[in-house]
Amino acid sequence: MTTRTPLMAGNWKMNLNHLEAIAHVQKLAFALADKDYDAVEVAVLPPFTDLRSVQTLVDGDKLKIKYGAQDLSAHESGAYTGEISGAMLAKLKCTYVAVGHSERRQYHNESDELCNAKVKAAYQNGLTPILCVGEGLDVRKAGNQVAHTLAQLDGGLKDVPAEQAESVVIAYEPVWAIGTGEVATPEDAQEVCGAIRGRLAELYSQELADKVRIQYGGSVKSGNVAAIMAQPDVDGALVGGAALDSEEFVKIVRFRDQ
Ligand SMILES: O=C[C@H](O)COP(=O)(O)O
Repeated sequence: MTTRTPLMAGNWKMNLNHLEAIAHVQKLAFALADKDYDAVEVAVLPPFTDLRSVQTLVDGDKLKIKYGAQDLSAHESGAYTGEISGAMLAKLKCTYVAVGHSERRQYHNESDELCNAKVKAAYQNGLTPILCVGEGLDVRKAGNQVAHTLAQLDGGLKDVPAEQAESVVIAYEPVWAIGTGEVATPEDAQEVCGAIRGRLAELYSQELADKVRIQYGGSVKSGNVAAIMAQPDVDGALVGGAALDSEEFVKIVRFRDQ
């Protein structure tokens, strides 16, 4: 039987400047103990401008918190004003990078093709992509959440070889549950996360599918995390709003105590 270490990742979105980031990570580091890191992998995804400060703190204090970025360019370098390359993130020793978050898809028109190029750019630079997928309310109301989400998965992983895909993290985030207080039921989360694992088995192998961590995201809080994590195909959470409160995020990391 495969045991997957849960991954609790805080996506700060466009919140916390670099000074606030240092204070926030220090609070997390102070609260979290070795037993927490033994049970759960903990990561933060700050804004780009915070990453150097977070790196300095994590390196200097030898913290076990992992960190990464919220996006990367599909390009390696060049005349792409405003973009940040995977190589730049790797130089900052990022572990993770989110790809295709619904806010990127919605506000920046990111397509599955672009997400696919970004997944490849992440691997090209030794970063682990957290590929975000999930349906909007209209799709959910029509009952097409599984087909919609699996199409995003297929698109994001197109031509990604198994040696790379075995380390990918998939974040299932129903768009209607993001920042709305509307959390999907644990059964809703399991339905789609289970289908994602099934598709990974079809695309690659059951062995690979059993290794991949699938997170749920969308209004996760300390009060609902335990029930979601009890689902067999949910291996962590991508946490937005609740990750900005260090005490709340620590409670989410300690979901087994809730
Ligand atoms: O990346 C995180 C998700 O968008 C969830 O955000 P939320 O926890 O504020 O609903």
